[in-house]
Amino acid sequence: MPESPTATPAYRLRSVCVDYPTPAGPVSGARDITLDIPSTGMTVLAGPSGSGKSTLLRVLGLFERPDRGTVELDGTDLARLSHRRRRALRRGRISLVFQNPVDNLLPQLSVAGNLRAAAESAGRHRYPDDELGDVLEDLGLDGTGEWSVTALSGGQQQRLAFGCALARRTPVILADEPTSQLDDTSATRVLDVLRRLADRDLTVVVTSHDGRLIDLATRVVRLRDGALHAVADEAEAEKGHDTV
Ligand SMILES: Nc1ncnc2c1ncn2[C@@H]1O[C@H](COP(=O)(O)OP(=O)(O)OP(=O)(O)O)[C@@H](O)[C@H]1O
Repeated sequence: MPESPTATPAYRLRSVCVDYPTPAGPVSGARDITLDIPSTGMTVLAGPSGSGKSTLLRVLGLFERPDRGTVELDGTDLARLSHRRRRALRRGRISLVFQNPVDNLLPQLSVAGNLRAAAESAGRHRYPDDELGDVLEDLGLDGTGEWSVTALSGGQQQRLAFGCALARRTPVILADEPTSQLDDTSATRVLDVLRRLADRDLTVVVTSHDGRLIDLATRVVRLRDGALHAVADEAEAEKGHDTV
């Protein structure tokens, strides 16, 4: 369910700028971004190549510190945190799914082993078998628990990557172009998983060019040249209105 505009956002970004040093001078990855990300539903960061989607996702994932501006996660100003506190916050609150399915998994472990390792990586030392079974069933991967992840198709691996995010039980799931390396059928099944995630009490933020994924969004954030171009919530998007 999309939340009311008055609900507390998960992320609050104010005048965020990221500059990349290059031999030819600084290149702007994010220009003066002021944006709230709702605590539930799915926010899609959309825009052409080089518009700053990955930069913004890295800021949200605490992998990139803005050069200027502030970012709050659940009311905590991230600039005030020590390196250790940032790492602990990332570990306990954020799961990240990369574009390339194999980058999300440990190839030496089985499907179940990957889910258990993911749970452990977020500090969950007990991951009950029935929960593991439920996650596999939810992902359409039941019966594959003992398989090597290398025996899964790219689409199955990507669904498992979202399963690992669920096993970590973090309130925030970030995904970078999760369907871009998949064929149509596999992408459709990943979209089904994302649709169900977006209905849970989770903050889901995804970068994508995929129109089908953008159609699932409760908030679409459009970027151009590192700057915010438009923000549309589900209700406005259906009416064709954009609001910044
Ligand atoms: N490490 C870096 N060093 C220098 N410039 C960078 C670096 N990372 C990104 N940029 C520049 O920052 C801008 C935004 O890049 P970013 O990767 O965030 O865009 P994007 O929308 O995710 O692109 P794509 O869809 O191609 O992945 C671009 O001009 C890019 O060239």
